[in-house]
Amino acid sequence: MNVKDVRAVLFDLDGTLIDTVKGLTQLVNLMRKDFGKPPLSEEIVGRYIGKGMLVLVRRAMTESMDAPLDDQIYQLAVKSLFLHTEKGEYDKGTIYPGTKEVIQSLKKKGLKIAVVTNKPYNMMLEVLEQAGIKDLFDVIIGGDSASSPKPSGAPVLLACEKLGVEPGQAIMVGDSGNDSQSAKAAGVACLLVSTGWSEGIPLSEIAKRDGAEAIISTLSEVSKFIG
Ligand SMILES: O=C(O)COP(=O)(O)O
Repeated sequence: MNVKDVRAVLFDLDGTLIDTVKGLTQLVNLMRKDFGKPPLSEEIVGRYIGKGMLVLVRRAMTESMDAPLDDQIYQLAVKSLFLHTEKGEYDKGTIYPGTKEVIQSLKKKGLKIAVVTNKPYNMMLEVLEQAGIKDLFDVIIGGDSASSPKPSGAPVLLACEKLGVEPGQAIMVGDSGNDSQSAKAAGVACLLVSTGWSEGIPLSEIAKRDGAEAIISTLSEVSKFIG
């Protein structure tokens, strides 16, 4: 990749900009309580994060990555999770150290900045606002903003279109295979950061599979890859 040509950086949210596992675990456990189920640990819920809230509901109810769930129970569980979310009964997350500074320094270099998350749009706004970074982004794409969420290429392509850059001029930064697969499908380069969760799959495996540029341990390293 010719990093000198990068004009936009697209960031994933959960596990990349903000540590949100505490709040998501709280919501999952409030939902499970409504069904008389015992709480799950943050470690378990962390593995279930990545494909958006609807998949999180199914995984948390079945305690499995891909087991099916009876449709009637699924509908009730979705209702329960969204009710607790609307009531704001969750911790809004902790911004990773250096996140704001990295974004500000990229902006100073003239780069456009976007969030491309699988979190529902409204929930994402609350989380970004609480972290004090909402106004730093030129474009904000939620899990319900494009025709389909990550790992489809649609949200990454939509971000590029809204930013007015070609996919070859953008780089995605994320913590899971959903980010790298979405970037790859859209023709966008990708960096993987190891602060988050990757559905229990080692990042090295994901990076190899999707041809990611590199695995970085903190967001501060992003600048090294931009000319
Ligand atoms: O809500 C999720 O499951 C993941 O959200 P993310 O795309 O910001 O990682």
